[in-house]
This record gives sequence, structure tokens and C-alpha cells, in this order.
Amino acid sequence: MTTTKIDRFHGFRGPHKYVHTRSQPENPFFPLIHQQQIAIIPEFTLESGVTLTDVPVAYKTWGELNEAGDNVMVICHALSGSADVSDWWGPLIGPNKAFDTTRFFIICCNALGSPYGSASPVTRDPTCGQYYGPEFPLTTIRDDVNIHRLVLDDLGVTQVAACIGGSMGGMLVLEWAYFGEEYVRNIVPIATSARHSAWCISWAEAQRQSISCDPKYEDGYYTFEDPPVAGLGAARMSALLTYRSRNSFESRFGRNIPDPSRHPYISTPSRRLPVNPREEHWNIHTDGFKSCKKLNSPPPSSPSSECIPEPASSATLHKEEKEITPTLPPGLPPTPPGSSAGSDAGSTATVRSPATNQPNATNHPTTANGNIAIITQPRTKTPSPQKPTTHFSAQNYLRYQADKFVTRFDANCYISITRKLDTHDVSRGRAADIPSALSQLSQHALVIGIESDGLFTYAEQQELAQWIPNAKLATIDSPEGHDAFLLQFKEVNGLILEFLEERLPEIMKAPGREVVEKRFGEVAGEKRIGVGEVDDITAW
Ligand SMILES: CC(=O)SCCNC(=O)CCNC(=O)[C@H](O)C(C)(C)COP(=O)(O)OP(=O)(O)OC[C@H]1O[C@@H](n2cnc3c(N)ncnc32)[C@H](O)[C@@H]1OP(=O)(O)O
Ligand SMILES: N[C@@H](CCO)C(=O)O
Repeated sequence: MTTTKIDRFHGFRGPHKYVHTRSQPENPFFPLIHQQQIAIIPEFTLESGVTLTDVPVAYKTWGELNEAGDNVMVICHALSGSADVSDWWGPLIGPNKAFDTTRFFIICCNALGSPYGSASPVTRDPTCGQYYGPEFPLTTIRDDVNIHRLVLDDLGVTQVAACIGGSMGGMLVLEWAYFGEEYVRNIVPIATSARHSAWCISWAEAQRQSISCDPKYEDGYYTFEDPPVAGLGAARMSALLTYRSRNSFESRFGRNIPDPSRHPYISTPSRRLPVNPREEHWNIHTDGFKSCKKLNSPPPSSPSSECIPEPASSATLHKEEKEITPTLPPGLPPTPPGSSAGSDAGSTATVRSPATNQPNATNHPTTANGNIAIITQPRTKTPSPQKPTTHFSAQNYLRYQADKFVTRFDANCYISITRKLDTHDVSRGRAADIPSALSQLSQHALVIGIESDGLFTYAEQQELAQWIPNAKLATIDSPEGHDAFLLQFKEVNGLILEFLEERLPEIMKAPGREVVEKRFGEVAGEKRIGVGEVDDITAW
């Protein structure tokens, strides 16, 4: 279907070959991304040979396309990102910044397999009306750039001045480059690789296994109402560790214990004070686990004795635990007077739910300085010795990040995208090895690496810069590890800006156009982390 409507909101010219829409009612993740468009590609054949029909591709644009259709900047998102660049690189968008909306027509398209609008497990297969779910076919980075190019063609783009992206986005940047210098003039691959390494493939495998081990995963046929959040959360936790560095965790968290006046305290929900020692032990043992069946079972009669049963076989132990461990009802009573919580006992602080930022039903007793008390019932007449800490800030942070992630991402999409990453290899079908494949590129390239990146190592950035003939290598100086490209806004902005000024003087020196659009980069700053637990936003 052809539409001749000129979309003034985005400033691109018609007529469009494809239908462009703004809604995707079947996808519960779609509303998380504001003001994006979807182009519906009638038919698209994947690298695998599978042909999809009526394929949605979500995208967002900023700025205006010039008459020649060549003032174009393509930005590519990372694994869990979306087409909304302002969500993850917001501080780089705006006049006189790297993503200058007065000079460039900026476009970001959502990857296939992502939950944020392009075809994925959370969209419907038009041939049968069912969600694709775990039957969504394998897609590759090459599929992404091939289908994204169709969208650019439809918007009237004739040439891409610069293509920029980090991590998975950097993989797309490299694949874009194989369209040739006549179409893509300059590239900025950041913290990425020419092919997914054995290390990255292995982390991705461990994360997928975490998801599949969640009983709620149901071979991928779970419902949106009851998804495998425990498995997906665990996958995000281990992924997050690979996105940061050991040193950044040490300096940020050390052996601190959580301070609920500053960050949500994430414990197993609906926990109550233990009524006997075995229950106390069980509480500590299973703290933070999301799949505790006992939390949902009806309360057996509580034992009143202090008896600690004899050690038993694991099968027996399991049975006895069930018998003596009551269901933990909503709401945790405050530490009773005279409790053996020791010197940690004291006032209570409100704990907020990460999803809603509303106070949880559970208020955890805290010390006067805000630290969490170890919660116990009095069970002996003699004072308890100081108890060792088992809940640290570092793990509380991971739990928080997992909880945050499962509200915005889908497990099948996670599997789909990580499998896509594993296919990445620029030499596939092009050359015998990576050096020969990279040598085919003729664009000017700014490769940006992070020395503390243990996932997409600095050596991999050196490899890109060594074999792409017109490449230079720059470094983000950060102890944060891989995610520094999403955290060190100022450095990333400065490096890209310098490269664009050098490579695109006709765009960068010309007067900018007046563009009326909403403010971007409201969080205009650099996230400084590494000092205690301070999450500081500092203007630059
Ligand atoms: C719909 C969408 O969301 S679209 C997609 C958005 N995301 C993307 O595009 C993917 C790329 N982005 C990312 O991966 C991440 O957002 C990053 C790497 C850029 C930054 O991650 P963040 O979580 O913002 O930063 P950081 O690691 O500093 O964590 C800060 C958060 O942890 C919390 N926190 C810090 N320490 C602790 C602790 N000890 N215990 C509990 N929580 C803690 C902070 O309160 C803060 O919470 P908030 O996110 O609710 O403000
Ligand atoms: N934090 C990034 C990591 C991948 O580079 C993401 O979630 O997309």
C-alpha cells in the first residue's frame, strides 16, 4: 500500500511505499517507548531463507532530512535498548552535541527480536494470528541492517553520513558498512567486535540457561501475566556483571550493607519473622530467591519448640522443612522489644517497590543509621553473638537491577536477541578470515574502546582499528567496564563530535536548521559512579 501523506512530525517526505503506524496493541512492551513509528514491510526474507510477512520495524527520528536526503545519522542500539535514543544516549542529543538535531536527520531502528516494536516473540505472526513466542525465527545482525535499510529508503534517505552504535549497536554499524562507502560514509563502532567471541557466546548461553531453568518458562509458552521473571532476572544479573568491572564493583560497593534510605532493600517478598531456628536458617539460606514455593503454600501449624532436628537426607530435609516452615504472610512485623537482633535492631524505614516506587507492604527493621537489621525472634535467654552479614549492597544492587529489568523486557526476546548476537561474524560469506573481511571496508572509521571492558575487549577494538584500512582508535577512559559507553556521556560525546567535525565539515560547519521538537536529554549529564553508592548526575 502506498501513502502520499507527508509526515510533518518527523519531517520526512512521502510518498511512502510502506504503511507507517504508531500503534501495536498486541505488544505490552510497545507503550514503554514514546512516540515511535512502525513501518510495516510487506515481505522480508531472512538470511536463513525464512520469509516473514507484514514485518513491523519500529523507529524514531529526530531533525529534518535535507533535500538531497544525505544529512543522515543512523544510530544503532545495544541489546536491551530501543529506538528511543533519548532513553539511553539522551545527553548526546541536541544542538552542538554529537547528535545535532539541527544538522542531521537522525534515525534509530529497533532490532528484530527486541520487545520494543519490531517483529519479535511478542508480536503476532500474521499468517496464523498467534504470537511468535519461542517460534520466532532466528534473525541475524545482517537481517537487521537489511530491513532497517528498507525503512530508510522509504523515508527518502539517499546516503548515510555517519553510522554510530555500541556493543550490539556496533555490530550493526559494521554490517551497515558493508553497503559500501557510497551509501554509508563514516562509521563509529564502539565497544564491539568483528565476531561474537567464545567468551560472549558462553555468557549468553549461561544467561539463556538461567531463563530456561525457571519452571515458569514453560518451553517459551508462558503468558504475559505469569512470565519467568526469576530466570530472566538471574540472566540480567550475570549479564550486568559482564557489563561492569571487578574494580568498579569493589569501589562502588565494597562490603557495604544496603541502606534502605537510599536504595530499595530487595529481599524475598512476604517474609515473616522466623518462629524457630530452622525457619531462621531457611530465611537466610533462601533470601532473595524468587522461586520459593513455600512463600505461596498454606501455613502449616507452627512448631513451638526450639528443637533443631537431626541432620537428614536431602529428601527428608526437604519434607521436614515443608512441615515446619509456615507460609510467610504479607507484612513483616516490626522487631519486637527484646529481640535478639542485637546492636542492629532499632527504628524502621520504609522500603519502596522498585516498580512503583511506592512503599512495600514489608517494612524492614533498620538500625538508627539506616542499615538493615538481621531479623530474628528471641529464642535463647542468653544474648546472641553479633551475626555475620549475608545481605550486601552489591547483591542488593543486582537484585534491584533484575527487578527493574523484568518489568521492561521479555524472556523469549532475550533469548532471541542473544542468539542473534552469537551469529555475528562479519567474515561469514565474505572472506576467509576477519582481517580479510575488515579490509574490504573503505569508510573512515572511529573505533572506540574501553580498556576495562572484559566483554568486548580492548584487543577486539584494536583488531577492528588494525584491519579497517581508514580507521583510528580512541579510548574511553573509564574503570566501569563495557557499559562505560552508556555511562561516560561526556567522553563519548567529545570523541564522536571531534570525528564528525573532521569528517563531515560540510554538515558540521553549515548553519544548523531550526528544528522544533521536544526537549531531549533531560538528564543532561554524566552518570558518575564509583564513589560509594552515589548515583550522581553531573551537568557537563
Ligand atoms: C523502556 C526502556 O527502558 S528502554 C531501554 C533503556 N535501557 C537501555 O537502553 C539499555 C541500555 N542501558 C542500560 O543498560 C542501563 O540503563 C545503563 C547501563 C545505561 C545504566 O544503568 P542504571 O541502572 O541506570 O545505572 P546504575 O547501574 O548506576 O544503577 C542505578 C540504579 O541502581 C540503584 N542502586 C544503586 N545501588 C543500589 C543498591 N546497593 N541497592 C539497590 N539499588 C541500587 C539506584 O537507585 C538506581 O536506581 P534507578 O535506576 O531506579 O534510578
Ligand atoms: N547495558 C547494555 C549492555 C549491552 O551492551 C544493554 O542492556 O543493552
